[in-house]
Amino acid sequence: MTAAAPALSLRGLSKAFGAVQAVGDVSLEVQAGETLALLGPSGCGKSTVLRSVAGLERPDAGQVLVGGRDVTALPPEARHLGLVFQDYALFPHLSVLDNVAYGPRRRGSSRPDAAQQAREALALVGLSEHERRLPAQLSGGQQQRVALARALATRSPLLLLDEPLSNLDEKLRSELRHDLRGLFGQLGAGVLLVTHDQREALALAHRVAVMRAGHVVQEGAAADLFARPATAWVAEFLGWTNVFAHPQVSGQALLVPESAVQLGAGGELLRVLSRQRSETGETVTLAHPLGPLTLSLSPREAAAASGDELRLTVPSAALLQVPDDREG
Ligand SMILES: Nc1ncnc2c1ncn2[C@@H]1O[C@H](COP(=O)(O)OP(=O)(O)OP(=O)(O)O)[C@@H](O)[C@H]1O
Repeated sequence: MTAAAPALSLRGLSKAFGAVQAVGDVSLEVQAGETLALLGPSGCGKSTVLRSVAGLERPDAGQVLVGGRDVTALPPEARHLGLVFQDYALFPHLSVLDNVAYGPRRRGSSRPDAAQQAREALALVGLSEHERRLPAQLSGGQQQRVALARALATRSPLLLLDEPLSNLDEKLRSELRHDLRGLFGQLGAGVLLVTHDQREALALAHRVAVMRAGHVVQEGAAADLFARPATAWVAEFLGWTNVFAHPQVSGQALLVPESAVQLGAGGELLRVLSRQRSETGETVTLAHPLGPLTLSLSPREAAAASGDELRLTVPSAALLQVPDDREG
């Protein structure tokens, strides 16, 4: 591996299945030590990108470079990648240690060396004390950590994770999200993470690439992307509730950042369309000139704003104008 080479470079990757263009001309880079989340709705081509990097799909066009090495023509086993897929099939009859040591053994490490590499990987995921157990004697979250240790034991410059938390319940997911973030910070490897879960991407990744229908439609530092979606479709996909067709400019949309809305005195008097209690207070929808405007109110704000009408100001300077690409 060349010192300055990115952990992964994808150049012009394309892949069709019959008439379906699953991936069209995708180019991405993941630097060493960086986590990039590939985020998008079901069917947008995320897994096809990941599987092409892993060598499990053969792209129609484009190049895959891992640590500066062109692996496009290599079979999966020659790419030396760390993979964690949704169904993290562990060998049920092998101990945790042997499951993790299996990869290094297969690549020719001696038994003691493979065990050593496996122990280091298990220490990273916090499972050292369970190395003698069988997978069935672990919780779902612990099994997923074994799968992760197995990927780490490859010592690959690139880890590929496909929805690694999707089979876990919410509590475990949030625990592991936290653990993984710390873990990724300690690794020198690049991490490519595929997810359809916005929170997961925001929590785990330095950078996020949003995919739609086979293309990357926006890429950027995770927090920037969530704060400044480039289009109306991206905004809605990232969970923005107040996305309106521009009243004057056709083909454009206006995004209302909820943090910019000022409640109370001096504002415009708006009719309340609906109110609903939420975990954190209340969600109200108001008849705003742009369209139905939905806000989350804290219990204190909700108490101060009871009744059928509410005063608020949406400073026009805070509105974001973006192309409206929600159709098609
Ligand atoms: N082996 C295949 N044969 C035919 N079509 C496929 C195949 N694999 C994927 N596709 C199609 O390619 C498109 C992209 O699929 P892909 O699995 O990459 O999407 P995804 O974003 O990972 O979706 P999900 O989040 O549901 O896994 C979809 O339309 C899918 O139906």
